[in-house]
Amino acid sequence: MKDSYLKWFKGKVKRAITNYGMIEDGDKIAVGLSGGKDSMALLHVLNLIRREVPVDYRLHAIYVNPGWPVEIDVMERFCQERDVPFTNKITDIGEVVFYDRNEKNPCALCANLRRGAINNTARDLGLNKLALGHHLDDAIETFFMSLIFTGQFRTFSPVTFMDRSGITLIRPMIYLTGQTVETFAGRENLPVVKSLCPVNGETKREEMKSLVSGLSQQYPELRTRFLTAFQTLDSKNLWPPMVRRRPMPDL
Ligand SMILES: Nc1ncnc2c1ncn2[C@@H]1O[C@H](COP(=O)(O)OP(=O)(O)OP(=O)(O)O)[C@@H](O)[C@H]1O
Repeated sequence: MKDSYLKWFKGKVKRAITNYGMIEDGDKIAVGLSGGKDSMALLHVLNLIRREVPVDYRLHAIYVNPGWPVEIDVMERFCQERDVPFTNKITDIGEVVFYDRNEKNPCALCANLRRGAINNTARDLGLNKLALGHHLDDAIETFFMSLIFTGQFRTFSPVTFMDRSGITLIRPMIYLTGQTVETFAGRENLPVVKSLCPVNGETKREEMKSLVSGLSQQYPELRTRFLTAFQTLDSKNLWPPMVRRRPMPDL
């Protein structure tokens, strides 16, 4: 029973990797490890798959340490047990976000600084790809955030090449829901490190999480429908660009 879930889960990750050409022979992949269930599950599954596919790739876990206390030893041991090198990148992001700038909306700045730090660290380590633990729920929540707060139809892509760092960002768990990742982490007994972020659980993203979970109680196929929509989006089904921005003088 355990094995069939594991096989199913690995199958979804392999399919996303194949469908979007995420991993190639010789890739050196940084895995963004936050200590949370999603990134722990990601590192675990990428390590298991590594032994089963004819593609030769290496993994290197990176934790961007915002400067607050965290159970580093748990993450370190987790990587050691899998023979995956681990880098604890200590930064002053926490101080910059919460004290220097005293941001009202600290999450966006924190995410930006973290992104920069992880990219630079990966590049300095000679790695060419960066895997993040985003899943389907994250993509749907991002879609709603963009729609509700900025009036755009957009979400992140399974694969993105970043010009500045020359690193390709990949999201191998994109076909899986948050619930299935959580179940996987539980079944595989993966340790989880508590986040000590001061705004944990009080963000706009949390609002979007409740929105998606409320909607999917009413419409149980919502997440699958979103996945289909992301994969088959046709701009012809939306409004065409305006022919003229200003009315003609006689209109
Ligand atoms: N401090 C960090 N250091 C390295 N990678 C990180 C860090 N924070 C987040 N990430 C990466 O970015 C992904 C998305 O980050 P987010 O903050 O949305 O976390 P999350 O969805 O709660 O995931 P997790 O359960 O892994 O914490 C994570 O899955 C992880 O791969």
